[in-house]
Amino acid sequence: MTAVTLGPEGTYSHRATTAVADDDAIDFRQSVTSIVDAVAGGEYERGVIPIENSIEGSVTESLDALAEYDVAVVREIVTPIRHALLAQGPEFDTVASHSQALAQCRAYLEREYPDATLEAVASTAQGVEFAREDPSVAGIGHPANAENGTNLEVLAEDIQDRDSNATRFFAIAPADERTEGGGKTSLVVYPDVDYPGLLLELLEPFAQRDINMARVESRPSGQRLGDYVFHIDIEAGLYERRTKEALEEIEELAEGGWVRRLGSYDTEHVVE
Ligand SMILES: O=C(O)C(=O)C[C@]1(C(=O)O)C=C[C@@H](O)C=C1
Repeated sequence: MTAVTLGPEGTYSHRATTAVADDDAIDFRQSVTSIVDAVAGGEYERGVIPIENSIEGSVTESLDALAEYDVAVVREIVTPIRHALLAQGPEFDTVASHSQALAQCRAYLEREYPDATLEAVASTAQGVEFAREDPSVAGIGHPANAENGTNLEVLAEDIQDRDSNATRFFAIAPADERTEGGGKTSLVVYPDVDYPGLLLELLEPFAQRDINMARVESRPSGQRLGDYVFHIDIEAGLYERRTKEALEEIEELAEGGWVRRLGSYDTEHVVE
């Protein structure tokens, strides 16, 4: 199984990807959109992208790519995120990391390094690479990035603002691998209409069938201001009759727009 994820080597996405592919079959890209594009085009059998963090919320680039490209979600991987501060020594003036990681450590950075310049880069491991090249830069990432003979010190561990920091990733596959089996389902709904009570009507078909919703998130459609695409996760499989019936109703409500079934899948919790 060949897989592609956010690089370089050592990102949290890389760690999550080892749940679906062997380490020597994992390639790296610099952005979530290019990963989804590569999987949609059939270049890889799997891609792994971050979706949501327990402190910072949605990874909006991932949601937008799932609305734009036709891919299947085949697994959800949840992993704890424990950040370390890595640098060549304590004398640095810039902290470089993924914007999500900088945000997850906001209180720590304000308290310990109020004068440091914060630089958002493509991934945590990219920030760590900059720290490896430049003594004036510290990176925030997984502490294992300082192992194996690198010139980096772990200056502090567990610097995220909450102990329970965790990120959900989706394993995606080309659209023809979409399945109806699994305990959860992800949908993207674009109703292309706007009237009082629309969102309530879109959610009622689930409530009426006792289907628990795990998440609902709106993203701008990009068509006009105030026009939204809804990302909905439910705790039921597409194979279930109640899900099929609920989706028939939702499709009627969204007949001027579209409803995309990203697929049904199970969740895996990866420790570390
Ligand atoms: O930069 C990384 O290491 C990533 O894998 C990306 C990412 C994210 O986008 O949320 C993944 C997990 C952490 O929440 C921080 C960053």
